[in-house]
Amino acid sequence: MKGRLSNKFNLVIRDYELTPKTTVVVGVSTGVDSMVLLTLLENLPRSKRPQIVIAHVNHKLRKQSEEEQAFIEAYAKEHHLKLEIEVWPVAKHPKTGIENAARKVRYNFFTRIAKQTGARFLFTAHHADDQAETFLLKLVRGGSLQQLKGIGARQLTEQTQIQRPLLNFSKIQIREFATLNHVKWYEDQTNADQNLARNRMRQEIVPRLKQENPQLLAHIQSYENQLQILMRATRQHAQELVQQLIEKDGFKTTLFLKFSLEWQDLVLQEIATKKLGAGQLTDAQRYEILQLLHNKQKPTGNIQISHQLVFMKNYQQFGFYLANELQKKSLETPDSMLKLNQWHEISGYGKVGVFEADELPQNLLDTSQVMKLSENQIEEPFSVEKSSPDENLRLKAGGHKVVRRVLMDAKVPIAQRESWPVLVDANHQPIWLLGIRKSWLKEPFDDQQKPYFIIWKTNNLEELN
Ligand SMILES: Nc1ncnc2c1ncn2[C@@H]1O[C@H](COP(=O)(O)OP(=O)(O)OP(=O)(O)O)[C@@H](O)[C@H]1O
Repeated sequence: MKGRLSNKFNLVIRDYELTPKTTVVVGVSTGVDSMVLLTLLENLPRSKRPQIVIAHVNHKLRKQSEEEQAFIEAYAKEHHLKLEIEVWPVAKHPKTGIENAARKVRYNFFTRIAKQTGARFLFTAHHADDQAETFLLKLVRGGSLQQLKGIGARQLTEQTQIQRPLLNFSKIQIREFATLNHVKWYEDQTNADQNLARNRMRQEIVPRLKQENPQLLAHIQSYENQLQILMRATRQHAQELVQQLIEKDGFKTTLFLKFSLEWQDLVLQEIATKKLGAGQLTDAQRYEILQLLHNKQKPTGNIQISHQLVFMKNYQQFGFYLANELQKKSLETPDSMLKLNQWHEISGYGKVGVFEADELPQNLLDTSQVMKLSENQIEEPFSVEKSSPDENLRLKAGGHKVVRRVLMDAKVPIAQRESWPVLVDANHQPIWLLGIRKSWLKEPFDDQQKPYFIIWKTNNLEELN
């Protein structure tokens, strides 16, 4: 093979560790790019030359389609290569969005053939100019950074591994190689007919930018690579954080709120993408959801995402739910969860309430005991749990005392020691072994912050001292 492209290609392809036993599917449109890719693969040194399966789609989009099909049939025969053809009948063409539909047909077909033939790779002939056009088109169109990502040199799907070994070569290099080596091809007119914006980018804008800096393609490719790495790393970390949040069929609110605002945003996007598919959550919806999650005054709330999907915050959990899942969930509010400014009965023991300063109940009898806290010390919502006798209660100056001991010292009858109620906050931080012993909290009381009053009224005061 003449020209430098061949040597460089052999270097690129080295990483794939091809052997005569490897099967690869090559998407061949009969345009210059894919014919050059095919020629390069056919001319690899014998020990590295794979079994090639040509996959061609006759899109039936123009008259030339039939000629192209006939051309590739003749080529495959002459070169003793396996060929698979998919015809996309005109009757199945949609009225709009034909380009996207054609792409779907192509990749479904490629994937099917790769599976059927046991191929390790699927090769397409995207090149550096394709990359630059795609990147610039997306940049101009606007959208998320995720979408700005251009064409990956390597793309793993569930079924196959797509490789684009020409991505670092320019159209000029590819054409030069084709001319030098007498490669035959059909001029692709699809883009000229179908995609005006891409065409303008190809014929007017990219050439102008290349005049500004001849290194344009290399620079865009470099941005693209850097972006891909960054996005992959960010996504990996966001997925790890999501794993930490999973709890039954929802996600832990309190832990989520401990992440930095930036990670909260990315984690929310990750959760939404899993449930809804990429790009389904608008910026406004994301903002609204984050506000609800941050709003301590609203321990529960719903946000309609689409007509069948709802975002729900339910005390310590949140998630995206379908209407039928939601009905079930709304019945699940734990009994032990306290509603602010309301009494909560603990049968056989007494009642407890967490009150804000201007909601304090009138006529508090002498039997009530009060613990005053500031907002920085605790995290809503509060619940009442059964204490475990072996649990430690934090005391002043870093000390601890086991609950059993605290209850014994307070002369709590043995029958009640197994499950004396303890008030905990959203982080399961024990706050008060109710009426018996207050826990020493990590944060000091701060009178600049909003105060909370926990009021406990016992049923059996005489028995406790
Ligand atoms: N009709 C076809 N049959 C087989 N392979 C094709 C066909 N059209 C395109 N391909 C493959 O896809 C590559 C990219 O083609 P093209 O640039 O026309 O598509 P695109 O729409 O810009 O890209 P993509 O389909 O990846 O979004 C080609 O180099 C070729 O490998």
